[in-house]
Amino acid sequence: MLKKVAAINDLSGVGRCSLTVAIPILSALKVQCCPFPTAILSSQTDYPEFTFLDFTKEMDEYRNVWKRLHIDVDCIYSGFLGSIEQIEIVSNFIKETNTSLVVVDPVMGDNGSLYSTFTEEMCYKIKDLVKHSTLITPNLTEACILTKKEYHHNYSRLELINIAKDLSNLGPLNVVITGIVEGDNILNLAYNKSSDEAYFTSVKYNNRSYSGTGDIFTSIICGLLTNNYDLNFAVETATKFIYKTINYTSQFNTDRNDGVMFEMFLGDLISL
Ligand SMILES: Nc1ncnc2c1ncn2[C@@H]1O[C@H](COP(=O)(O)OP(=O)(O)O)[C@@H](O)[C@H]1O
Ligand SMILES: Cc1ncc(COP(=O)(O)O)c(C=O)c1O
Repeated sequence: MLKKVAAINDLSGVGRCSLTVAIPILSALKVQCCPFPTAILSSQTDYPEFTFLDFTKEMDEYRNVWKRLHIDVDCIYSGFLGSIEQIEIVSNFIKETNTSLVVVDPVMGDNGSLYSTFTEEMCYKIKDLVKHSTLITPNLTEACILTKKEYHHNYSRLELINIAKDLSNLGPLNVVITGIVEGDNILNLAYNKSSDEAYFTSVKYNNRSYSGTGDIFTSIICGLLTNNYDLNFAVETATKFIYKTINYTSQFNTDRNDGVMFEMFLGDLISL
């Protein structure tokens, strides 16, 4: 039997992010992705134009039907959440589900600031989700917001490990901080609270940012952990996969909003 992941995120028609990447990546990693949409968009929100259908009103009933159908999931994976109400629905889903893996990508901001849709109250509520998770994957901005640290890229590796420890003290057993720039490289830091082990991955950084790389990253980690792979292997695999897709995509003159051509490399994940 394949394991099931409830993937709570928006569905954007174009932009290769959120559910549009989570579904194929989890499938390639041989877990069943059960999408739990939060909103439906024509195009992700960085495009000059997009439609936005908020799914909040449907979410409680969607969950109730799963309960009546006795759908048991092996992992809950949540990404971008657009309102206090959505955060509360996801918190309740986590609290009433008996699953050993809860992956929360605390999507709140980037490049040192909160996204414009994000309020202080939402940050506070996100902490409740983090508290009940087993793994979080904040970028450095989100890691600093959650630990009330100043955002900059001059933290030493030891200081970064201490930030990861502070995050694990908020609740999760595993913390992965993404998008840390160190000289010409981009790092990810994986920290496991029970072993007190920290692990860095590092690849060359070409200074380019594409839509959805954080979603691809967390989807790979989520799929691998659901199938009982080790955290460090999962972070290494996700780092190398994105590096490869970015190098491939950068050869073409594409819009960053279109995301990366991960479809070309899904075979790497299928063969794991
Ligand atoms: N230009 C790049 N070169 C290599 N890896 C990258 C690049 N951009 C992103 N990544 C990889 O994708 C991961 C997630 O990207 P990041 O921008 O931190 O996500 P988010 O969208 O959550 O802010 C990074 O930690 C890194 O491993
Ligand atoms: C609705 C929406 N817009 C935009 C994005 C792209 O965000 P970024 O460019 O920071 O990856 C995402 C990513 O999940 C999204 O869900």
